[in-house]
Amino acid sequence: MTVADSAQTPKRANPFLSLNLETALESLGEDYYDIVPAAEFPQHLLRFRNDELLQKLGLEPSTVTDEDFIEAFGYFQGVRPFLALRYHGYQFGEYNPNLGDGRGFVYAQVRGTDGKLYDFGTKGSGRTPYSRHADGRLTLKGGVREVLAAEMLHRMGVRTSRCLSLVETGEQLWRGDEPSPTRSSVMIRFSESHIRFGTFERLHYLGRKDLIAKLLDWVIVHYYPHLNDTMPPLLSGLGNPKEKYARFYQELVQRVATLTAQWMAAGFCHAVLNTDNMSITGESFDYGPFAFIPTYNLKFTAAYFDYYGRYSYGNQPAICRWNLQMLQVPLKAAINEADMEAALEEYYEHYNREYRKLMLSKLGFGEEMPEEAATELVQLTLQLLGESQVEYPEFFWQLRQQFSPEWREKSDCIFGTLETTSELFESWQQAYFHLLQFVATSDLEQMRERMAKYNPETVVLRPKIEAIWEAIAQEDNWQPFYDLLTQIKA
Ligand SMILES: Nc1ncnc2c1ncn2[C@@H]1O[C@H](COP(=O)(O)OP(=O)(O)OP(=O)(O)O)[C@@H](O)[C@H]1O
Ligand SMILES: [Mg+2]
Repeated sequence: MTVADSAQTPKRANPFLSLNLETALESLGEDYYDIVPAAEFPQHLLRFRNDELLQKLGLEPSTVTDEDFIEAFGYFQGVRPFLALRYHGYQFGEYNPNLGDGRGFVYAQVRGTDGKLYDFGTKGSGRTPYSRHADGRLTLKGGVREVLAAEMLHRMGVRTSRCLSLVETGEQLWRGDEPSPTRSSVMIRFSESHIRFGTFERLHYLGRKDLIAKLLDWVIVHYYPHLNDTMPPLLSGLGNPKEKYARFYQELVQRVATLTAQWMAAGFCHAVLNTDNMSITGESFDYGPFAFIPTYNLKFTAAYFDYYGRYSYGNQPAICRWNLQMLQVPLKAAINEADMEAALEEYYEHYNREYRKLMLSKLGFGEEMPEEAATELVQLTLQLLGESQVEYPEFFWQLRQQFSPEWREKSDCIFGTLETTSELFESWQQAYFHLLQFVATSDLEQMRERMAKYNPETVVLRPKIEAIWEAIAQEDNWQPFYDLLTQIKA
């Protein structure tokens, strides 16, 4: 193309700027957010783009250029106002009314090709009325870590937000927990919702029952629409509208119990389960000091500032239940307390069922196994993992690798390559052998497939993330990061 030709070619529209945007949050009104500007950055280097997510937006990746990403998610050209959401939250058990989006906003809302509403949320996009003394920025290392956590969890079947892009922004940041100055970035998070438990907590704190009821109706319309489909409309005079709200809380309890079971089976420690980090849709998000456990240890704690292990790996089910209990306080404005208590009573039953199912899947077994024998195998597996301290992800990856139909015939060849002196190992082999007797020969291949789904070869343990970061920090070498992202998908 000649220069003259190109001058005549009209500029191609940025696909992000011509997406069909929704205005669901805006329709709630300004009681729930502040309109904020984005920061201007000295540099814009696209470090990560998530092409898999583009397909969810109905965009063909080859038609979206890096410049399109940078224009929308680095320079923050946008179409709708940017909304910094207002929320409070219990942080390490203490109520904090000084929260809200302090370094992020909702850039836009879109409908995915699956018909669901999604938010593009930013992290590191500048100061807002909620930044307090802080800079409104995200470190590059923090961005890299969040990309990796989300992709890893997604690979392991966890209901999680994901990162759409990460742009390095050329500033120097000072942090107590990273050698400083350290590099800066801005991330776009693709998530189901930006509404947190803390969004309701703030409205209760302000004594605004009316706004709680309005938000609850809004949440049901957008994230629990089937409840409206099956319940009579509020104004119809039919049925009891309270029942719909009670069902909402019951479903939220189940979603959170399921999510917690997914974290536990994946060996994931979120590390900061404050109520401002709990999504109203039951989706996992906000990956700060997270870690995947190296070995099975319920006391494992990921955040250096979690002095009492409140958010330790093994405390996650209990703390998520506590968070659900705290949410009852604002929700009392619209939901019968006894109904919420009854729903919460079922939390552990739901959690245990989901966790057992997932652990059996990691061991290769389906749901139809006899209850007692299956429970025994899961228990023994956890004991063996705890006692032997073999690497948690490595145990399941090797099990997947070594698995052989022969195991159904001879118990002592089951996982014979496992290096352990644990006295439990023989009992574990017996329990595995026993359960295998309930699997038809024709279903053995399915066991392999199940293990392939849940037991990935690569799990991003901390040393791996640190090595990736060293290559970036020392040599600006991004190849190990991209290689790791490819390995995660395997
Ligand atoms: N560098 C910062 N500048 C301004 N505010 C910040 C900064 N870091 C954290 N905050 C604010 O502190 C609170 C708790 O932070 P937390 O780390 O849980 O959330 P976040 O990581 O900033 O955002 P998200 O929950 O969306 O992932 C939030 O209100 C957040 O906006
Ligand atoms: Mg947060």
